[in-house]
Amino acid sequence: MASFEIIGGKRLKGDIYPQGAKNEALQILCAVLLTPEPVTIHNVPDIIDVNKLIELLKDFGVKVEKTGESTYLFEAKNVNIAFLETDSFKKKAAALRGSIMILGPLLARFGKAKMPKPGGDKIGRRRLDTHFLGFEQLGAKFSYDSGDSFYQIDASNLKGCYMLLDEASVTGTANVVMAAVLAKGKTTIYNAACEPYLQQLCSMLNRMGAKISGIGSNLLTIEGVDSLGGTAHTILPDMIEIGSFIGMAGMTSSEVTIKNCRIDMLGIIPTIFRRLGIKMEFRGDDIHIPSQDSYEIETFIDGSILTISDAIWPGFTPDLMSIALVVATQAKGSALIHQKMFESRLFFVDKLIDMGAQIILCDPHRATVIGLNKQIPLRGIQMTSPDIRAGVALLIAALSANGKSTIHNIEQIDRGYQNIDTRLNALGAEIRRIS
Ligand SMILES: CC(=O)N[C@H]1[C@@H](OP(=O)(O)OP(=O)(O)OC[C@H]2O[C@@H](n3ccc(=O)[nH]c3=O)[C@H](O)[C@@H]2O)O[C@H](CO)[C@@H](O)[C@@H]1O
Ligand SMILES: C=C(OP(=O)(O)O)C(=O)O
Repeated sequence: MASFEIIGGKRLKGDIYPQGAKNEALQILCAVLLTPEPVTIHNVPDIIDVNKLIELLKDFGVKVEKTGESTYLFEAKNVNIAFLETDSFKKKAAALRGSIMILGPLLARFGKAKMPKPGGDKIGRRRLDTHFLGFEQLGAKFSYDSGDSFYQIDASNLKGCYMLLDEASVTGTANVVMAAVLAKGKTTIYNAACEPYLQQLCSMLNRMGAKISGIGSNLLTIEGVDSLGGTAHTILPDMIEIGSFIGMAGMTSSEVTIKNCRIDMLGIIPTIFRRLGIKMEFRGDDIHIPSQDSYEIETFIDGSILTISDAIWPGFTPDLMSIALVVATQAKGSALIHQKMFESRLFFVDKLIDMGAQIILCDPHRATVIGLNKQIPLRGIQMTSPDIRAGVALLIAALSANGKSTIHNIEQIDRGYQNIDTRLNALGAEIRRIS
């Protein structure tokens, strides 16, 4: 288990480039299974989850060639579907959440697929009903073997239909869309998730020959086609990383410019950090955050305490709630952080409380933060990262804290943030990786 040792209290300065988006990459990589033709993907982040998925594709016989620093060429001409039956598949597919999205493409192209219970963060119950209910409506047969925790789906012929998704699940929508593009006839998906990741996936599929309309809305219409061809695709900058850097700059009183952000795709993210008091300036497609000795949380118009809650897109992404919470700890004012979508994502606040933050955990979903207005700095402690975003929130807290902090289990951070220590050290941070 590797750790970070952080000497906090330093102001950072300089430019930082966001990596390609983890959660988009996971969808896009799965989509290469939909065609025997070559697919080029640019801006692929070099992170544990993505690298594990690339390995899994190779295991299925997909030809993978790294043709540039962050560019890969994939060719799923000879897919070895028998790999599904191996112990190696069970082990590797269970190691990350994103692998679940190979189901839709395998079902569409080869008529069957299976999946062990997928990995990912332990942040509360993470059900998969949307995926399988969607496949069933397209005509697939679903079975679950509780003995070895395998989900199995089979279909010789998928048929388009109207469906109202059980919930607007991000990976669930991606899976059903990827199954429906090669189904016979028209599929209408209502209550579809519409995150930028999905917009990107649908646009890519259309370039491959799919016929998807309604992209960016919660009503997608898909006219099935017989086959898809190759394409090239560029992954967006990671909006969660961008939000994390905005929060980090505010919390550490640093002057940071986040380069090439695709601000048009960030939705409400900048607005939420502005409401927490962080000043920022859009300079073309860069976000410049000036050094701020203090920042003040807005109240609602009626004077009541600001509530920040997550919601499906275009609401505030749950993946930035831990960052918003940590930012609030050093603000002037108070905020209620209401994590609606996950059940166990707020428990990491114990560590922040140990560092000196004033937080009342009201229940598993809500925490009230009383900001310290940078009058009392957090103090460095030893802690363990419970999940990817809490891990980065703790890293930000440690960067702002007095003294030395140690964060254990940083594999959780590495699965989603590329060389985060090196990139932040280039801005003046002092983070040492201990393996
Ligand atoms: C690999 C990947 O892409 N992971 C992301 C994906 O996970 P994933 O696709 O697994 O998450 P889902 O969108 O399925 O659901 C997330 C949580 O929200 C709940 N829910 C969802 C929709 C809804 O209308 N109501 C509701 O309560 C679900 O029950 C679940 O607890 O989307 C999540 C939600 O943005 C992100 O946190 C994850 O980082
Ligand atoms: C929860 C996340 O990832 P995963 O779905 O892979 O667990 C995340 O990216 O914040």
